[in-house]
Amino acid sequence: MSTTDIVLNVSGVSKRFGGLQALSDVGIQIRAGQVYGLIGPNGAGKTTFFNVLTGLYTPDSGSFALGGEPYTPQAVHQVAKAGIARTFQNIRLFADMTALENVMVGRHIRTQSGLLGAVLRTPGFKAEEAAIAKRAQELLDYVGIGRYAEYKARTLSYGDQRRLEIARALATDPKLIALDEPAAGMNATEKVVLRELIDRIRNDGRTILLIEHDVKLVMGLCDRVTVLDYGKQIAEGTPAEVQRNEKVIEAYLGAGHAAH
Ligand SMILES: Nc1ncnc2c1ncn2[C@@H]1O[C@H](COP(=O)(O)OP(=O)(O)OP(=O)(O)O)[C@@H](O)[C@H]1O
Repeated sequence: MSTTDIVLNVSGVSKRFGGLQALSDVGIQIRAGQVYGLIGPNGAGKTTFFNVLTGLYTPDSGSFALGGEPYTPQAVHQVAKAGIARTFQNIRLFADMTALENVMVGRHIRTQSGLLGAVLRTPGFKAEEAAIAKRAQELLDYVGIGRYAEYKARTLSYGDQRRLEIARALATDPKLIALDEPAAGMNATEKVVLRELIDRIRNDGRTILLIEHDVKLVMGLCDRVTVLDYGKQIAEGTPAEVQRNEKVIEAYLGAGHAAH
């Protein structure tokens, strides 16, 4: 594989909060079409890494390239424009908008007419809106909640809200989709469906970064995994490699977790 296959290249990321070194010199490379997992015990720095990558925190050091171009994580909508779409650990939907409208919002960052077209309701704007609605419906169908298009987001089940977040992320046509604990709060059946969905998204050529507490899900799904512990990268490799890494076993057992 050549370097052009690398969708995300991050190196030397450090972030300190007061006296706490939340990230120390962390680097990852994600290749096109991979599901890349970021795991580690509570407080390991996973969310901080995500927040740095998506512009919510400014790193103390670090360099980033997205699709071979230098990338500086800044304001959230600029991050989306640059090509990273993320979901949140605590679901962030527009609760009183319909499922369809939520996905349409995601799509709007890729459209031309802009605010003035929307206010004037120009013919170009109307045609574009119809195209966006059609694409949004396709994405709802794709994640398996097409029948709820007209339901308000807050009326959907927890698992369906997570799928709606993924549809909204896909709507931006991202180079990289970053999923922040997508299985959190899901029951076993919902997790199976989620796993199938992430698999399908990868098979359709997308590239995914996944933070997840459910080690079984990560190990079953990811092509490569980085393990963080106290802000340090203690292992990187295939699931099979990291699973038998002594430092990883120690970090999980030491923190009272079972790496099952
Ligand atoms: N905004 C902040 N201010 C101060 N400390 C923070 C801040 N955000 C995170 N931290 C600290 O940085 C460390 C790493 O936290 P982080 O949330 O990144 O870990 P995590 O691996 O995502 O944990 P979890 O699995 O519990 O979500 C923790 O000790 C946390 O308390």
